[in-house]
Amino acid sequence: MTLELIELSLTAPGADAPLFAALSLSVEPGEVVCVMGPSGIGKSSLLAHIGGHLARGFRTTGEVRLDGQYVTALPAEKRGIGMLFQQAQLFPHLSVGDNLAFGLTPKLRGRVARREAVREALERAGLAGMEDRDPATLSGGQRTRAALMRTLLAQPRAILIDEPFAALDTGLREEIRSFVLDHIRAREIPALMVSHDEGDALAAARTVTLHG
Ligand SMILES: Nc1ncnc2c1ncn2[C@@H]1O[C@H](COP(=O)(O)OP(=O)(O)OP(=O)(O)O)[C@@H](O)[C@H]1O
Repeated sequence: MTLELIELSLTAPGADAPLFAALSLSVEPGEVVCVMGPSGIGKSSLLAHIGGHLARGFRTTGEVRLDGQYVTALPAEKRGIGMLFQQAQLFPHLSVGDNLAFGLTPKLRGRVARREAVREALERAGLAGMEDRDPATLSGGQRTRAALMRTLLAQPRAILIDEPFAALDTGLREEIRSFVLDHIRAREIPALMVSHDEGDALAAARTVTLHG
């Protein structure tokens, strides 16, 4: 899969001018591109637009394509784009296993096969046997890994990452970042990662900086 942005621009509700100069970018399979730029320039809004969650009232120009298919007109659930956010939200009322099962692609059929997919994902994330745990009992790093697995189980065509490591302390941040980026590369998924962190930028294949 290749994620392409073509002459993309966003204008916030009530504003006259676009937030950033029109952006054209091609993200190759397994490539992680870091998106940087000053606070308020529109990084989170850019990800929301690509994912199909942009707040009402924004005006947009340009196109988002996945392997040549225009996705801008599709509703979020039809785009096949996975999101990974800073607070790595797991549903608090579901067990860790049910959280992952929630992400599973409907293409995978059968209760046994689905349970096995969750078991294997937890094992790969170093969370073997934690199916029945309450998410509140996991550490920050464990939650990020579980959230990534939930995102991957949906077999997304692209992944959007918004400062998911910012809340982790330095040592853990590097370990979790490698874990997340290695998985994205191994599965050849194109990814955009918004960050203010130099370490994130260095770990990415390249960086684009939004400017006005
Ligand atoms: N729902 C909304 N309604 C109106 N304006 C909004 C809305 N969401 C964002 N904005 C405006 O759009 C601009 C871009 O916000 P955004 O959060 O995308 O920036 P950012 O680059 O991600 O900033 P930061 O680095 O601080 O997270 C800001 O000026 C913000 O006030």
